[in-house]
Amino acid sequence: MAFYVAFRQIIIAECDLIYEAFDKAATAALSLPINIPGKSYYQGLQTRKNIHKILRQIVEERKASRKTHNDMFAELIGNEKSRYRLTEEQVFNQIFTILYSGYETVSVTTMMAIKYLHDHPKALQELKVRIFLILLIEVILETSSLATIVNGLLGKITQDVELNGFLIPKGWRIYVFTRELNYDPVLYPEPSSYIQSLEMAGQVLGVSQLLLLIWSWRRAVSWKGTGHEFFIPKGWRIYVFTRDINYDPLLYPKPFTFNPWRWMDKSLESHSYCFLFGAGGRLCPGKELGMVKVSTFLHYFVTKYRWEEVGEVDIIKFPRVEVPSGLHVRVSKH
Ligand code: HEM
Repeated sequence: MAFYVAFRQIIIAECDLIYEAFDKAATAALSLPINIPGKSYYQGLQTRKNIHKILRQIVEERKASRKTHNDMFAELIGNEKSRYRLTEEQVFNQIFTILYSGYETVSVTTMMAIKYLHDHPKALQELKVRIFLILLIEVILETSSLATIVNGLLGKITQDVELNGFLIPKGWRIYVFTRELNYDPVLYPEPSSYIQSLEMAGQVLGVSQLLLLIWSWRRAVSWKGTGHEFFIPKGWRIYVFTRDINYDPLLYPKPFTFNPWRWMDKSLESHSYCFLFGAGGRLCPGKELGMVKVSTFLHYFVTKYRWEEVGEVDIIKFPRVEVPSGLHVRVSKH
């Protein structure tokens, strides 16, 4: 459903052509970049090529038919006079980005909200009786935080940054991991410490040193930290694990308890540590649209139906939130 809603804003007529191909690419997006046949990353790149092929075919068919299309794709492809004209490759990449960003975030948030509301009848009851839109937004924010729908943010270091004794060199691409690595109390006895998280990164980077042997023709840079020195090859993309932002009990008391009421404190959403929709210049441009989509579905679903879960629900949260065998619910009308 989320895919069709997202897709119809972009390419109205040819929705079905692309759906199946796209789903495979979304799965590959968070895989290890091992580009050999059989691996998810490889399959993802192949799928991307296929999608580009389909988009090219759509362009040809549209040109041949001379029919006007009132959608984003037509706007991007057809705007020949604009000085911001993009190449075909850039247009396809834009389409892919918007679809990818706006599809899984919305569908997984919706699914997890249904799950949490099912497990917390008090919140569900209040959602039905209270001024609807207000608690809905809070349910969505709490769901995004508790399930950590987007678990980190990509960035590029524009100047050398020193963080608690660690130097992150200019030019590095980093992934700021905004959720917990896992719940292991041995790794994270005091979850709100930056230093522990960075030392954790040090352990991961230690493993990278071994891999460095394979990649050693590239120039290495040095990672200096308190008591650590690691060599990282130029051009590597790395994860920097910062602290467990969403699950830090100092920032969000009882972080593992579904508590949409905490978001009634409106200042929480604008705190510098709230990364649910990213931050700064790269803040999610689809935030409001995403909220509207999830709220519209939840509004109708909660007011018109009741539901109960069927069977076991096995939720995986790393590297992405998913329920491999599906969240099965039996739905009946109120
Ligand atoms: C509940 C729904 C959503 C959530 C939780 C969400 C979350 C996020 C987050 C955390 C980022 C920042 C990623 C980073 O910095 O690496 C982001 C970026 C982005 N989002 Fe969303 N998003 C949602 C819905 C949408 C929708 C509906 C669209 C578009 C139709 C969208 C389009 C984008 C785009 C294009 C970016 C990249 C912005 C940039 O890098 O400049 N998102 N989103």
